[in-house]
Amino acid sequence: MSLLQAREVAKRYGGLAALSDVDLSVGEGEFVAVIGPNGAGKSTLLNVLTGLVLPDTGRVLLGGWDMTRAATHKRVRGGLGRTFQHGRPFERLSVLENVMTGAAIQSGRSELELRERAMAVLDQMGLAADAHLPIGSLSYGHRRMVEMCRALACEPRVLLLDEPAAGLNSAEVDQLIDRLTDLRAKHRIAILLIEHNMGMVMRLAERIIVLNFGCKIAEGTPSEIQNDPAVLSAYLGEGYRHASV
Ligand SMILES: Nc1ncnc2c1ncn2[C@@H]1O[C@H](COP(=O)(O)OP(=O)(O)OP(=O)(O)O)[C@@H](O)[C@H]1O
Repeated sequence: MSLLQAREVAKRYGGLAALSDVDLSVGEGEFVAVIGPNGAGKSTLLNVLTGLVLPDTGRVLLGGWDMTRAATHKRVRGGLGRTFQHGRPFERLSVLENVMTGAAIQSGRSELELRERAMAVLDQMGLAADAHLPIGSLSYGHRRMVEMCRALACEPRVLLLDEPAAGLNSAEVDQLIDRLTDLRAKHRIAILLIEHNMGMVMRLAERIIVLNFGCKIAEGTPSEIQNDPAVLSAYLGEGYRHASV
């Protein structure tokens, strides 16, 4: 059954169709990636799902709840977590305090409970040793992992990741892949990933949706996508098929 759904979502900016009747579905525990060239509409789709952008037409649903016009914080409380391409942590707070702000979105918790929840997430993501460091002292790659912890502390049913590998070196990307693999093995959390790092997408995604000029041009398993002529021509390039076999 579908947990997160977009149905015929369309969004225009003046004469530009950023999204044209796009359908998307993420099942319980499923790992889905959205790929496509710059300007294809990936971030717009994510913003429609999280409520930062309202669609002109179409609907978005979470577990059957029509949240198309719902405020972002209600979606988060309903189980939608996200990270941002350019996340902005609270610079004056420690790593732990930053993650606690995520846990605080679910109301009615004491400070002790927030702290315990945040520590559990940091531990799970291998960052417990950094808990009391000021966030400003961390490397860029570490900061991005903390942002993911903050999203996880909201206890999402679906986690939306906006280009989590951008700016990471290859060792950090490998570490990120390991952490996400581990996270799913232990918690079966559903993940929707937007990413340009094709190595990461092909290793993690069970299903891939390809956007181009706001339209869905393909959907399938990683091997189907890597051999789809429309995807090779619009995004991956003919060389990709040969490089990846
Ligand atoms: N607020 C806005 N006002 C006007 N045009 C916008 C706005 N937001 C996005 N667009 C346009 O909509 C189209 C889709 O943009 P979007 O950011 O969703 O693409 P993307 O696939 O996420 O690209 P990238 O991979 O570069 O992040 C682009 O042509 C973009 O310039």
